[in-house]
Order: sequence, then C-alpha cells, then structure tokens
Amino acid sequence: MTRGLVYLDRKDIRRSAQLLEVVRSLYPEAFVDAVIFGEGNWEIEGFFDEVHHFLVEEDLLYDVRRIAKHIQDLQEEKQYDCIVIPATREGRMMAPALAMKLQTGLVADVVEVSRENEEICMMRPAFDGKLMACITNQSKGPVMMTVRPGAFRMAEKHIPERKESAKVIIHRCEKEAAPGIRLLEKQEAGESKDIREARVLVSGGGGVGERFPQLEKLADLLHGMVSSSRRLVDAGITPRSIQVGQSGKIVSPRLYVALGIYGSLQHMEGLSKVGDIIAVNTNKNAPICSLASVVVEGDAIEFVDKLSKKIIKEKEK
Ligand SMILES: Cc1cc2nc3c(=O)[nH]c(=O)nc-3n(C[C@H](O)[C@H](O)[C@H](O)COP(=O)(O)OP(=O)(O)OC[C@H]3O[C@@H](n4cnc5c(N)ncnc54)[C@H](O)[C@@H]3O)c2cc1C
Repeated sequence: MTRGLVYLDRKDIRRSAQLLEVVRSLYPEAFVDAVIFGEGNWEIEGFFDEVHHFLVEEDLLYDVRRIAKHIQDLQEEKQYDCIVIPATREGRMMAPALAMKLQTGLVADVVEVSRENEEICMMRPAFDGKLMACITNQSKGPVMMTVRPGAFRMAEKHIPERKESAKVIIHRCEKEAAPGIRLLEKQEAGESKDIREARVLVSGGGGVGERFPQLEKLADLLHGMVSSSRRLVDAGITPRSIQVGQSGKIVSPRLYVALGIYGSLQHMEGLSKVGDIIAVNTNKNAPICSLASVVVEGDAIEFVDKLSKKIIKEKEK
C-alpha cells in the first residue's frame, strides 16, 4: 500500500492540511498520515489516516535537526513513498535537513504535480519564473517536496463525507537539550490579516505608486483587503506581507481588482483559482487585460474614486 506523509506547520495547520491534495492527486488510494510537533490541541478533521503528534519541549521546536530526526525515525517505521512539507519558514528550514537524513532528493517551492505511470513530475518556477520546470526524483528514497502555501486546495471529491477524528498517535519525546539553541525571549505575534484569506482583493501596482493608500477605501467598501505587486514592495510603499506573486503569496480571491498592474508572469503566478479579475490600466494591451473578465482603460485612482462613490450611493438607497 502506498503511503504519504504531510508535515503540518503548527502555525498554519489549516493551510498545511490542504497539502493532502498533493498526495491524493499523485496516489488516489494512498494512506495519508500527518505529523505535527509541539504542545497544543489541534482539531484535525478526519482527513488523515493517522496523525503523529510529537509532544516536544518548546525550545526543541526551533531545532529543525531534531525534528528531522523524529521524522526520520517515523519514516523507518512507516516507509512513506511521498513526504510533503509546506514551504513556510519552518518547513523550508526543516525539509533539507530531513532530505539529507533520508538521502533523497528535495524539490522546493512546488506549485503543481502530475504523474504518468511511475514518473512523478514536480513543477516549480525556474529562471526567475520565466519558465516552469518539471523535476523528477531519481533517488531511491521517498519523493520529497516543499509546496507553496495556497498552491493547492483540497478538491471536494477528496473531502470525506463524515469528518471523523483522525487516529491520533501521541509520541512523548524525552526531554532533550537542544545543543546550541536557547530560547531567549518570547513575543506574542500580533493579530494580522492574511491576504490569502480575502474573498476580495483590491491590488495596486506601478500605475498606482504612492497613491496606494487610496485603495483602502474601496477595499473596505467591498469587504476585502488590499494587496500589491512587487513593484510597490520594492519601492517601500507596501509591506512584503501583502505582495502577490511568485516571491510573494499565492491568493485565490473571488474577485481580484488589479489597478495599474501590468500582469508579469511572476505576478500572475500568485493568482490561483481566482474567480474574476477586473483590470484597470491605461494600456489595454497589458497582459493582465487578456485574463480579465472586465477591462477598464483609464487611470486607476479615477476608477477607485468613481466606483467607491457609486457603491456608497447604492448603499444609501
Ligand atoms: C525572481 C523574480 C520574482 C518576482 N516576483 C514577483 C512577485 O512575486 N510579484 C510581482 O508582482 N512581481 C514580481 N516580480 C517582478 C515582476 O517581474 C514585475 O516587475 C512586477 O510585477 C511589475 O509590477 P507592476 O505590474 O505593478 O508594475 P509595472 O510593470 O510598472 O506596470 C505598471 C502598469 O500600470 C499601468 N499604468 C501606468 N499608469 C497607470 C495609471 N495611472 N492607471 C492605471 N494603470 C496605469 C501600466 O500601463 C502598466 O501596465 C519578480 C521578478 C523577479 C525577477
């Protein structure tokens, strides 16, 4: 029986669990387990056959070599054919350490997978995103990859009808001193909104520039959030946390309002399963316009002002 393992990043359980889709699309009949580290009570609905929950000391959670060692032991017992890890900060640090231990290849930042007979193709952007590379695993070890968060979403057919609790297996780890790692200080992360959660994104690019704050008003009226292209991040106008694209986040809103965005390959890579795109651009031949449901030729901010006024007027009726 084929077996797959999904690593759940405890800081992003819900999105990590979506990586079940990667294993299911490669091996529809596989047993799929999940592994998670740290104290906590996570509600992991019954998508997985087994959830291996390692109870470890907090300072060990920053020691990716130890985490990799525990997964190596699990691999020896279960012999997974495929190990999928979210390309979060934690996942990106841990995956190479694990691949070294398992003496297998690792493909990073995968955005698509396919399988033809026994050949598995892991697709990732290459050459600055100018083309997509299909990489296969030639080693004897398990197929291992880190996957861009947001690139996969669980297909309806893979969601079990009865969401029973998964079989949770607790592994109590010895209190281990993590060599060279000391927890100096802990800071609570402030509540932050994530553009990947938004149903509506009002996104600004080079054509908006310094006028970007004026997009907030329209985003509020549409109950959405603002995001931007890398042009504005590089210019120091917007934070990297709201950048859409290959080196930013992959988003799937129902509506993406692209204001003064050209539609470079690297930007479009960040749009996955978007409902509709409204493109507002002074150049109607910009690539984003050919993908949009609605194209408005003109100034982005003029559009924002006119649409905002119209929505307010409609709401007052
Ligand atoms: C390795 C690598 C990774 C990258 N990753 C990303 C990424 O993750 N995300 C990303 O976005 N980019 C990324 N880029 C950069 C990308 O190649 C483009 O440079 C960038 O997306 C351009 O941003 P833009 O479309 O907002 O700006 P521009 O290219 O400057 O385009 C501005 C657009 O606005 C229009 N315009 C001008 N004035 C107005 C106006 N008044 N009203 C309306 N429209 C107007 C113009 O016609 C044009 O279409 C990456 C590049 C590399 C090399």
